[in-house]
Amino acid sequence: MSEGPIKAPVIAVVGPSGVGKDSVMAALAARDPRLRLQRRVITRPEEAGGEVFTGVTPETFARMAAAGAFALHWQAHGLSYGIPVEIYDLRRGARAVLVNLSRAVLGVAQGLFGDLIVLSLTADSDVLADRLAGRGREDAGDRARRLQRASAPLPEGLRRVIEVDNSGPLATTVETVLTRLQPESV
Ligand SMILES: Nc1ncnc2c1ncn2[C@@H]1O[C@H](COP(=O)(O)OP(=O)(O)O)[C@@H](O)[C@H]1O
Ligand SMILES: O=P(O)(O)OC[C@H]1O[C@H](OP(=O)(O)OP(=O)(O)O)[C@H](O)[C@@H]1O
Repeated sequence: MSEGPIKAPVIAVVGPSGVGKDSVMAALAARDPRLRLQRRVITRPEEAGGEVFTGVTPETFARMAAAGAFALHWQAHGLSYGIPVEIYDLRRGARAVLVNLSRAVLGVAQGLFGDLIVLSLTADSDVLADRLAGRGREDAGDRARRLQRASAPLPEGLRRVIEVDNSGPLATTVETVLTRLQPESV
């Protein structure tokens, strides 16, 4: 079997709050271990649950950013999010590296990573509201603010975008994504 490419593509998983980004990423990695997950650093308590992430204080986050610990970082929902520079190591030998990004940083990410595939997940608006409530991580006010961002557009100029509806079962989404990645040679 051949070794993976030196720099596997980065798959940026994006979409509105509650659409299923973290669930789809975890299910894809479980289907194919060469689809690696990049853990994020977030100024959120780790007890909040959901995705596996590194929770830090705003002070620690600022120190890490100043020390060059992040390939990319941004703010949203009153939180700071960072993608550790370890993502460059993870790309070696992987089939692809999956990472949950803000739609707002995709242009920067494409410039930074070069080989970027955007996996844009969608779901019907009533499904989004139900899933956010079901996840139970945010209070009602925070959920309403997240739903207001649901229709944020993707930036112009993205070279490779795969849009997949995750309104149905997770297993269906995973199969669709894997099929759609094949013509992309991933
Ligand atoms: N295809 C799906 N079918 C049913 N429930 C789902 C599906 N995808 C995600 N969920 C559930 O919806 C909620 C939000 O999913 P999550 O992965 O946290 O979304 P996001 O990371 O996009 O905010 C979670 O409770 C998750 O278990
Ligand atoms: O600019 P947007 O595309 O709207 O994205 C804003 C933020 O929302 C998501 O965060 P997070 O995973 O913490 O929230 P979510 O699980 O509710 O989507 C995403 O990873 C971004 O950090």
